[in-house]
Amino acid sequence: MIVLVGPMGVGKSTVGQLLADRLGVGYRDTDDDIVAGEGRSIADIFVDDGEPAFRAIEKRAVHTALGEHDGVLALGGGAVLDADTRALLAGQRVIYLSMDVEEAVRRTGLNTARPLLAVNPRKQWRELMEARRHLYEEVATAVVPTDGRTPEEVTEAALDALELKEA
Ligand SMILES: Nc1ncnc2c1ncn2[C@@H]1O[C@H](COP(=O)(O)OP(=O)(O)OP(=O)(O)O)[C@@H](O)[C@H]1O
Ligand SMILES: O=C(O)C1=C[C@@H](O)[C@@H](O)[C@H](O)C1
Ligand SMILES: [Mg+2]
Repeated sequence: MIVLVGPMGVGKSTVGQLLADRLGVGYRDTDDDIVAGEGRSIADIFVDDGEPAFRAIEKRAVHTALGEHDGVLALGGGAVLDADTRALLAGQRVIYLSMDVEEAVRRTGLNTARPLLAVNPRKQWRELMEARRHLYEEVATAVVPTDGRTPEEVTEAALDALELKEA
């Protein structure tokens, strides 16, 4: 299993799919699992039940996916906030896809499907990155910066970091 962590919009889905294709394995995303399992959007879960309830659902989704899947698995951007979820990642190959704040604002813009960025995205991003960077680094076995790189270049860098590339 290769697990991808990193903030919203950093390219976990895009790179995860490319990486899975390159390795000839399947791609899975716990955000998608949660939406399928709950039958409602992540934004709806946040609004209706609140973030703590979402994190509890997410923890179960990560546990299930780690047990069922063997391929590339992308986690939600905030999954690392939960100590139990972090503990589930011990012993896994975990790639942290990183980006700086300006790149984050460019990538995500004002996307209302991302409930944590609904107001003042640049300030939200700064705070989010400051609060989470050390948690991403804590669970990661490799850090792959994505700034100024295409998804294909990020995928190559991830394969290099995993030493999964021949030659
Ligand atoms: N290396 C890159 N350079 C520029 N744009 C990128 C790159 N990787 C992804 N993108 C674009 O950024 C946006 C977010 O990418 P993607 O959905 O893969 O991120 P994500 O980490 O899966 O986000 P989420 O947390 O919402 O699941 C998409 O529009 C995608 O095309
Ligand atoms: O960064 C976050 O806290 C989130 C990221 C998304 O992947 C979703 O899991 C949800 O929108 C929360
Ligand atoms: Mg995604």
